Amino acid sequence: AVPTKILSTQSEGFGQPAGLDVTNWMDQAFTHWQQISDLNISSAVVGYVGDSKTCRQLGNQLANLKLKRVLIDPVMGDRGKMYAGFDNDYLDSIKQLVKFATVITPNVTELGLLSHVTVTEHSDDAQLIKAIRACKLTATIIVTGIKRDGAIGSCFLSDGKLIWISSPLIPGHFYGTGDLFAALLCGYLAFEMNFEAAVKRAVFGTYEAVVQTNQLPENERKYGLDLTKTLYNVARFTLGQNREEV
Ligand SMILES: Nc1ncnc2c1ncn2[C@@H]1O[C@H](COP(=O)(O)OP(=O)(O)O)[C@@H](O)[C@H]1O
Ligand SMILES: Cc1ncc(COP(=O)(O)O)c(C=O)c1O
Repeated sequence: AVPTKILSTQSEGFGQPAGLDVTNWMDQAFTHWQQISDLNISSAVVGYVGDSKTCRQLGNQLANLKLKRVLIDPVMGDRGKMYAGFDNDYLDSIKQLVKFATVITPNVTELGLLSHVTVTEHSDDAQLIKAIRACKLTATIIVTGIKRDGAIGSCFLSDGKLIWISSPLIPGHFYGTGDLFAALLCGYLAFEMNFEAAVKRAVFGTYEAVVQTNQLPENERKYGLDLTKTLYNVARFTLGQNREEV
């Protein structure tokens, strides 16, 4: 795990978090790992980065590592707005960073920022395809939080068609769903599963966490998702894949 910044809380719902810069430590950690001859890293998941300098630093390190899979969640905003503290300079840095990705997982707000095409969670296929293409990226783009017919899900382009994988929509806003979805997707892809199957599992695992979290009082949601059931099912899947070791 590479913390890119230590924050006292997440950035929504608690005012301004206290932050600790760890950029010096980051370079030292990457250098150390490269000295360990039997440490072979094949995948990376990048989430909230926080500032432009760290984006550039991560980009340089990802270029050095030459990984098989780099999933970047271009965390910049939600519900039509950039998160507090981010600006156009940060958007430019994220645009540079996502060039190192093999997969990116923007929500619709982030897809709009990356593509300069206006999209909403209710956009139709044609509009989403236009925005995905306008990003001009080699990475597979999977757009999260697309709502249709009482369901919510993620979509991606396959052979020129938009595939949408969904679950029931639980009313209300839940924090950390994008992070969980990205982590699950990268984990399942690391099992060499085909993309659509990995997305299905990631959508379902996120849904399970939202269902669990929805049982808590609403003012506790900002503390994050209840991952208990999702992690239980991830562990069962992993044990099943390594049957001889059970
Ligand atoms: N209210 C919800 N009910 C069910 N699933 C949800 C809900 N909110 C998010 N999800 C799932 O989590 C995924 C990522 O959520 P999203 O809100 O788009 O991410 P972000 O947190 O990055 O904005 C969605 O594509 C969906 O599968
Ligand atoms: C520190 C941090 N990480 C990640 C996120 C992204 O969260 P989500 O998974 O809801 O997109 C946020 C958003 O507020 C955040 O503050």
